[in-house]
Amino acid sequence: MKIAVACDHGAYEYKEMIKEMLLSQGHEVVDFGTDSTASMDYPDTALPCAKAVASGECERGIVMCGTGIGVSITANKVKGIRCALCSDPLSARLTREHNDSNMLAFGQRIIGSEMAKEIVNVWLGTPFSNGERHIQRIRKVMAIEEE
Ligand SMILES: O=C(CO)[C@H](O)[C@H](O)[C@H](O)COP(=O)(O)O
Repeated sequence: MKIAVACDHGAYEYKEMIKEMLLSQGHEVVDFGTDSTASMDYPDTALPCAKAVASGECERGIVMCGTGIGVSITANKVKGIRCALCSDPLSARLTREHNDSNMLAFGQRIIGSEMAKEIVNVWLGTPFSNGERHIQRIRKVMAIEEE
């Protein structure tokens, strides 16, 4: 899978860790930065990352910051993005099954490194359920983008 990743300074270590895990699993990774722990503004990396997913350049996107909140807010501003902020594997599974989320967010200051890897693996490994009720709800969410 071709996966876009991005972070701010608050999650640089996790971005590097997740990137390494994804590469070791055979995924292709497009890294939108940031490239150090120097303070920066999360929209500067989360936005291009989300645009790469929305355009189809990347199939999925994973964004990280201190809490995961700033990057998820940013990603969800982009038309076509359904970015789920997850701190546990059950939410990661359900957001794939119910929301067909195409981006995942989490926070380095919130969850441990093993939990972060588990969440990514569950999220990547869970297909959309294709349930009619979920499709109907996703269509309603997407219709908001046309208002
Ligand atoms: O957007 C956030 C808060 O929801 C992220 O956690 C950022 O990483 C955080 O705001 C960065 O904070 P800092 O004090 O500038 O390191």
